[in-house]
Amino acid sequence: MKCVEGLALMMHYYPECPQPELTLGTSQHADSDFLMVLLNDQVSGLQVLYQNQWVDVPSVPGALVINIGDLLQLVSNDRFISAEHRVVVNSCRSRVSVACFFRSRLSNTSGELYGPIEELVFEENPPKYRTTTVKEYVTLFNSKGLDRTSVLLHFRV
Ligand SMILES: O=C(O)CCC(=O)C(=O)O
Ligand SMILES: [Fe+2]
Repeated sequence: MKCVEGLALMMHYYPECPQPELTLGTSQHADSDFLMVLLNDQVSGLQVLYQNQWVDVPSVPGALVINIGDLLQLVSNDRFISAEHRVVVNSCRSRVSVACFFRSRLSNTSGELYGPIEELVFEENPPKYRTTTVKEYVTLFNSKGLDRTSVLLHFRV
């Protein structure tokens, strides 16, 4: 499916903040890719939204965090649900993380179409999303900004 041909790398530096309750490192969002692999240092800060509560993701030395992104939710027809997450800052320690986003290449001019995969769609479980291209999806994601609403809603049928 060429889902993971493209790799985007993002490196984050979150400086320590004397009043962490007044700010956020990264505000709430789900990633706009298929899968994200995250490496971070010993300083925790990543939180995942679980049953309407923010839960700390512990920082385990040598471990990688794997995040399901919106596009995997779309092609799996909600079999996999993307993780809403955010990053809080620390009052005395800075934090570094490296996020690797896997998705098809944005420069792919063939405009590969992605929609719920056939094997997961049947009469009692019809497609929940229309097809889209990664380019269309990411363009909408980037233009919308992190406003706490899911881009997936625009593709719901
Ligand atoms: O820094 C982190 O732990 C997460 C960063 C993140 O969510 C992102 O780059 O999309
Ligand atoms: Fe993210």
